[in-house]
Amino acid sequence: MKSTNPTQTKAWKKLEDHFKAVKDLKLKSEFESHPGRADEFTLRWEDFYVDYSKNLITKETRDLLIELAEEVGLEEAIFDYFGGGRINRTEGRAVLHTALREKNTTEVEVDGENVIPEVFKVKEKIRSFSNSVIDGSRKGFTGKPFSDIVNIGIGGSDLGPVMVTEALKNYTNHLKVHFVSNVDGDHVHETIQDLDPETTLFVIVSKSFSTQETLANSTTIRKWFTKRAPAEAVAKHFVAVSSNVKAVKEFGIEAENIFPMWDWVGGRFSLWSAVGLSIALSIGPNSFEKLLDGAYAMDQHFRETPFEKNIPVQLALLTVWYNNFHQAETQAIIPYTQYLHRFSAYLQQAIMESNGKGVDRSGKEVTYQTGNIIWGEPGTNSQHAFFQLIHQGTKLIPADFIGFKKSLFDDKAHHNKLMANFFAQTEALLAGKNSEEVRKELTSKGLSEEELEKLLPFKTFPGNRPTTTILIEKLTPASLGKLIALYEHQIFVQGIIWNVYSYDQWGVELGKQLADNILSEIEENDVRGHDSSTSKLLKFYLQE
Ligand SMILES: O=P(O)(O)OC[C@H]1O[C@](O)(CO)[C@@H](O)[C@@H]1O
Repeated sequence: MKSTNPTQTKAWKKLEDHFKAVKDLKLKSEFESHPGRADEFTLRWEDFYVDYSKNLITKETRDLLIELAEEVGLEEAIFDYFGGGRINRTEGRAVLHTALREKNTTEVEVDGENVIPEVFKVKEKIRSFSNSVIDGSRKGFTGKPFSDIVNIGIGGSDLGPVMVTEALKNYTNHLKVHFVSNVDGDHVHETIQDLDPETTLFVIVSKSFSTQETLANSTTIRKWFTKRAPAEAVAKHFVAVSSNVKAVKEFGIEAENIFPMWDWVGGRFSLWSAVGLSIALSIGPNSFEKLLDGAYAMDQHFRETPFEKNIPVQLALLTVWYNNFHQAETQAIIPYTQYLHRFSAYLQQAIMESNGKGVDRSGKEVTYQTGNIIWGEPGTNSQHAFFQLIHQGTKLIPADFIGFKKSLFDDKAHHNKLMANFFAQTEALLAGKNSEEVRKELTSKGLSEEELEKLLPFKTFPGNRPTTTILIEKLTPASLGKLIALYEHQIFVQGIIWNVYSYDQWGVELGKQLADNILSEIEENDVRGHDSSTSKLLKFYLQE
């Protein structure tokens, strides 16, 4: 994969000039003067309706952004990505979460070996294992079927499974799935205190099997379990998902209870692998497969669709436009369904751990902004929390609004209210409310001229705030798979344009190392060699 400083491309220079010309673009007048604007900037694909017309762009912006994508070699990069090229150069690995949702007739090679048969072998293991837990034929040490599952993992070994099991709660069976991630002992003790060891299955998920949090929580849980069950019962109640088979065996888990994963699947992109075991347990293997099929469909769309009609490409280009030309720092993700309440937390890891990089692919410090800050909460709750700032604050916050035509409980009255808010918010952010409109409104309420003038500046809305609407037919395993894959590919495109390695995460290492050192100092009550702030804080913590 070549290293191209995006700011040195011809397209970037053109975009800079273009930005000067359109930076004061007024969306409202663009809509008035171009009646076809909504059609021009809407993409229809399967059950997705993606309207990006409420963004601060013109056709020329789109053309130039596509030119940029072409100039940095996006097409060739996509080919490498799906083809198993070692695009994660700093770790010498391929990036093939897409192979996890491929059909078994395909061949995807890593080091000359087709990985698809192995992927399908593990899929079969996931299927038979989850079926046996769900139908009760697999039993705990006293012969009772399982009722509870505890997923022990952190980061990509937690966020994807939690987000999906929450999102697909309506598709779940009788098994109750719990998640323990934080090394905070209160998290693990709170979770296990009411569980019945006879009917609880523990799924330890750690690609490396060396993560402090996961090992500490697993050890605590195993201790809790063996106090209540004979040691040999561990084999029936603990399974692990990892690429470090040796460490898993040393922990005491039987070989047949280990679900492998591979170094070509990054943690934050791993929910499609056996890391998604708790998803398969919770919604059943058929629905898990549908999730993967949805992602597969999005993969094909991304690979085969010209950039102009390509949803992940277009949405990624918009983020570049805001991040690098409008200098927006953040992007809000607002799903209008409570089921997706962990979606932005999940995307925070996926996006920020991938593209929060300050060094380009040639090892040089970048001279432009890279990874944007992701945040958000479901609507309508967020409307009553932080929307004030999006509407009237001083910051430019491009926002993705994700909604569904149908609700799952089919309560039309509620859904209409929810969706009325969904549409109203993007309209309000676009149109704002000018002083004339406010004046009219206040006059009709009978306010005096003096009261009116005082209130006027506070009640006006500047509008012109960009949003993208992703309207999907219904929240199903398949549509969720498509949605997640959409953002995965958006991350990829951003990384190619920003010229960073999106698939490593060295930035998380330093804190881990220092925590290890500090832990020994705490345990030995011997604080040494820190800056004075850290020393004092540690001493204060250690004081009885
Ligand atoms: O699955 P593991 O190896 O325990 O890692 C958990 C998480 O830790 C990280 O390496 C970051 O600390 C993530 O990228 C990863 O998802």
